[in-house]
Amino acid sequence: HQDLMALHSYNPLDDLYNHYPHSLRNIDELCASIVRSHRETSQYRLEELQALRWKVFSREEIQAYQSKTVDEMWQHCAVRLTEAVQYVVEFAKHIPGFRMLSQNDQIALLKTGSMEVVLVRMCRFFNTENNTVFFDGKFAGTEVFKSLACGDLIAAVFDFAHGLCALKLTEQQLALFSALVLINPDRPSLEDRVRVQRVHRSVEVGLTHILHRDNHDSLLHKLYQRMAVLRSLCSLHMEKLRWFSQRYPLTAHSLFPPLYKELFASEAELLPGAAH
Ligand SMILES: CNS(=O)(=O)c1ccc(CNC(=O)c2cnc(OC)c3c2cnn3-c2ccc(F)cc2)cc1
Repeated sequence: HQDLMALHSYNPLDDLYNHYPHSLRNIDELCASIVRSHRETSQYRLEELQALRWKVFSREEIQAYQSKTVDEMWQHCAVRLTEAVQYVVEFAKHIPGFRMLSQNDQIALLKTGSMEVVLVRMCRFFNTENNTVFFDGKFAGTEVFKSLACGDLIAAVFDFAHGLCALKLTEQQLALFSALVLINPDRPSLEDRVRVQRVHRSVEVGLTHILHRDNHDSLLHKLYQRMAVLRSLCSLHMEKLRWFSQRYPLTAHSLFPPLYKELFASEAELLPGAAH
């Protein structure tokens, strides 16, 4: 009974106050810095994406995408994905506590988490009314990605974006959820798991605080369920990348952006001299 009481009396805010006595005296400051960083590292404002919502590709433009070869389309998407990941790396750097982690732990979190945050952010630029996603300046349906020969991955990506859109997250909720997804203490090969746990918990307190303030406590549980789907999506992406690199080794090894290889190619495939 004593232990239960201890558990009940545990207030994650204590943890936050104990470990960040000076810089983050209140949770609002933590939330504000994460939301600011999210805004500053999104290439488009919500209003801009809303205004472009009905700008879809013409039949000719769709034809042009579909007549690209598999490796041309993969290369094109790898560039887009790497661009999106670079903004996520910037986002991570401004999460209080992330920079305090060791270089290796920062890279370990980004290696597995950056793709997940790209997918989470997709709900900002997904139109659930016509199942299109903002890509290359217009809104594209799954048929635009046909020449990737990854129909199941793209369908799963669209399904995930659709499902997350349905939760109607605010920018603030999306910012905190993105930080929570990134700062995951269960990632493999972390040196200082306890420290990652501490930062994770402070972000969790922030998200809980925001959801409580928005009178939307039930959302936290749903968001945790979504995180499980994210992991399967990322392993599907890795599986497709392995298939692609075997079939088009030259493209994968010499034409993909270095950051893409750094983050997504498994150690084995990384060229010996790959920049670290
Ligand atoms: C997030 N910031 S933002 O301002 O809202 C913003 C919004 C949109 C865009 C431009 N669209 C994209 O970058 C984009 C669109 N659709 C994709 O997939 C359907 C993308 C994109 C980037 N990677 N992937 C991708 C993800 C997973 C995967 F397995 C394969 C590709 C840029 C920036």
